[in-house]
Amino acid sequence: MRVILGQISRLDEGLAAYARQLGITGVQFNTPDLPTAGGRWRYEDVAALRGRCAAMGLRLEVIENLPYGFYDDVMLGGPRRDEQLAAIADTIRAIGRAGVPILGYNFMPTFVWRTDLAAPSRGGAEVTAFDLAQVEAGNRIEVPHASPSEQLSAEALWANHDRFLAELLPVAEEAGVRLALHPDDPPVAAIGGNARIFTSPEALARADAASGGSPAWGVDLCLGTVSAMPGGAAAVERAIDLLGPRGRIAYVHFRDVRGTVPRFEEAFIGDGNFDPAAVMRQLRRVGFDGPLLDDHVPRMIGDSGYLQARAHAIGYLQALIAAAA
Ligand SMILES: O=C(O)C(=O)C[C@H](O)[C@H](O)CO
Repeated sequence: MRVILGQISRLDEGLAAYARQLGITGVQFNTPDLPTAGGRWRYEDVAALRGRCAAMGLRLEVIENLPYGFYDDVMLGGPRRDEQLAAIADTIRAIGRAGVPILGYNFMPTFVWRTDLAAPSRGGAEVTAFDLAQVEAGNRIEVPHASPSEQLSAEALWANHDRFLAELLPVAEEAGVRLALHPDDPPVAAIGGNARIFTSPEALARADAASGGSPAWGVDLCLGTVSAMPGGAAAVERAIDLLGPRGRIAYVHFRDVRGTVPRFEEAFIGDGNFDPAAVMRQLRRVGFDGPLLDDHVPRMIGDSGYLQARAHAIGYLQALIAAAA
């Protein structure tokens, strides 16, 4: 297991030096700023991104999230679905040819949702929070797209995800890319009448079954999202037990929350629902040996760029990995 620098969309020498000084050798980009002509990423652009990371001493280990406009009709079963599936296949081939091993994805038509971006946390730090009773007031996260006009049922979303896997897993297998599903955050049954389906450890196991055991599928195990599921720490333990022993965890978002749906708030590592040391030992026990990242961190005093909070989380995770060895 190794900690990588994550949730960046650009990398400059300063941030690369910060990562190297933290002893980090890998990075995860979330929706990298690449040309999107034709609803696809080109090999040349992905290869150039990987080359820029390598020139700064960092390995591009994960790209997480295609632009929403690349696959909205794939999620919704819209008229451009086939065209988008063909373009995503090209993008997966480009990612594989460029030597990037993992493409994270989510299947949330209404994306990540928060009702508060500055909830008070330990020592006056600020964290994001979700309260189902407040969703009518809108999403506080600036979502890179409009919510879908039509309301999608859970059955329809499952069927659309099955089609996504059926069409793209063979391409990913040939390209040497692993598609890694992020659970639905928040893990509630629906928001604004739109279903959310990857909301329990059993739902993630159902997606695994739908993958047919393909080596090109896995889970981006976001522990904070799973911890927000009913059961909290027990849901985290269950998800790792269901997915870990058969190697279905591709990488990990190692963060936590306080509380569970319908209302939770994000938290410093060690200040949330689960015991991070016990979870790291469980990941080791089930044989997970991949990258993990801190994902979301609180906003600490004077830390507008979150670098202090990320350094705290990264150091914490590195120590847990060493202790679990
Ligand atoms: O919601 C989370 O936990 C996330 O990590 C949000 C990220 O944007 C993730 O890529 C959603 O797929």
